[in-house]
Amino acid sequence: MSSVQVLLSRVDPDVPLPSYARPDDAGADLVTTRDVVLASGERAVVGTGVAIALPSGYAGFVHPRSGLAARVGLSIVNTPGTIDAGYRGEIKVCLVNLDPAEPVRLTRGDRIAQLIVQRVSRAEFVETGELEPTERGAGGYGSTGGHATLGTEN
Ligand SMILES: O=c1ccn([C@H]2C[C@H](O)[C@@H](COP(=O)(O)OP(=O)(O)OP(=O)(O)O)O2)c(=O)[nH]1
Ligand SMILES: [Mg+2]
Repeated sequence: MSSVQVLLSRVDPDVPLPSYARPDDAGADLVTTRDVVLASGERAVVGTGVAIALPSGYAGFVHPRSGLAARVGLSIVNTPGTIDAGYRGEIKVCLVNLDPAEPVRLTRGDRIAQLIVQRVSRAEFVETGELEPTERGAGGYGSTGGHATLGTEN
């Protein structure tokens, strides 16, 4: 896998740096700098203790961790969060407890999200009267079928 050097500054010197758990992992785990208890449906912005300087042409995307999502319902409100190359503040994560009943307890230093660094392009938007036709056309939002239904009856 290719890699890119990213300068990093610790806002909180006592928490671990973002790290990849396994070779070839796409996401580097981020930790919370504070203890937090989220009631069902509650959200909270937590710090990760790090600020980074991504090179121009890259962006960071803050994704949830699947294990926490499946086990306790922890997600991120604005998933994936976007870290712009020009951003120099602390990376923060807007966590949300999606469990319908139980609170989620997190302790300072827990890995709560993962940062994926990707190359990105800016679009040069060119206005035109008509867009070239395609097979999909304007079909979307389930136009190809296979979507679930509401309710408990089959
Ligand atoms: O999960 C996130 C999302 C964003 N940011 C930081 C980095 C990003 O570069 C900046 C702005 O994010 P975004 O553009 O998503 O937020 P906005 O509401 O549009 O704010 P702004 O008006 O500052 O762009 O906030 C985070 O630390 N964590
Ligand atoms: Mg913005």
